[in-house]
Amino acid sequence: MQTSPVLVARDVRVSFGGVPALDGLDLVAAPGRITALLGPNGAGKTTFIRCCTGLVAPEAGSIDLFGSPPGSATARARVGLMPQSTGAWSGITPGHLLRYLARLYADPQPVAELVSRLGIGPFENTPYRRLSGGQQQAVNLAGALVGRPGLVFLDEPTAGLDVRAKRNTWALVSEVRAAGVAIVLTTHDMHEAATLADEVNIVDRGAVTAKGTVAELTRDVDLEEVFLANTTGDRA
Ligand SMILES: Nc1ncnc2c1ncn2[C@@H]1O[C@H](COP(=O)(O)OP(=O)(O)OP(=O)(O)O)[C@@H](O)[C@H]1O
Repeated sequence: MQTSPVLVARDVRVSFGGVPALDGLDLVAAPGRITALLGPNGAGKTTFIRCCTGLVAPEAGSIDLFGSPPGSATARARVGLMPQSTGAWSGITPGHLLRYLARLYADPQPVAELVSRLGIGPFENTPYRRLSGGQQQAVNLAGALVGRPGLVFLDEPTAGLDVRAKRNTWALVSEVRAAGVAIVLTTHDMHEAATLADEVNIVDRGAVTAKGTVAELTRDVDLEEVFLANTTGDRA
C-alpha cells in the first residue's frame, strides 16, 4: 500500500547571483522509502536539501514537510539532516555533541544506543576536529537520527568511507527505512543507489530529468548509463 508523502516539493527555484541552482525541481518522499537524488557536481542536490531544512529560502515553488513549511517548529522536530560537512574545527566531542542534540528533542534515541550501533564508542571523547573523515561521518549520521526523525536527509552519507564502514551505513539506513522513516539520499555511488534506493531521481541543472525505480530505469542499461544519458554536468 502506498503511504502519503511526507515531503512534497513543487517547482522549487533558487538562484545565486542570478545563476539558477534549482530550476523547477519537483520531488516527493514517502515513509519507509529511500528516495535517491543523483546528479553531477553542482546539479543542485545540496541546495535542495538546504531549502528543505530551512537554510535557503526558495524564490519560487513550494515545499511541504508533514504539512508544514521548512524551518517551522513542526518540520524541525520531525526532520533529521546529515550534511556533507559540519563544523569540522569544533573542539566538541561526539559524546557531548550527541547528548546536546538529544536534549533538543522530546523523545530522543538513547545516545548510548546510537554510539554503540555506529561504533562511535572508541572515539566518543575525542574532539570532533581530530576525528577521521569516516569517524566524522558516523557522528554526523548519529546526529541526524538522534531525534527519531520521520524524514531524514542524508547528503552523501558514505563519501570517503571504507567498504566495511559503507556496508555498516547501508545496513543502518535500511533499518531506519524498515522503521518507517522517509529517507532522501544523495550519492555519487551508482552501486549504492542501485542497492538502497526505492526511487531514483536524476537531477541536472537544478531539475529532475529522469525518475523511477531502479528496475524501471535500468531495463536496458545500467544506472551509470542512465545517469550519463540524463545529465550534462556542465555546472560544476
Ligand atoms: N551559497 C551559495 N552561493 C553561491 N552559489 C552557490 C551557493 N550554494 C550553492 N551554489 C551553487 O549552486 C549550484 C548547486 O550547488 P549544490 O551544492 O547544490 O550542488 P550539488 O548537486 O550538491 O553538488 P555536489 O554533488 O558537488 O555536492 C552550484 O553551481 C554551486 O556553485
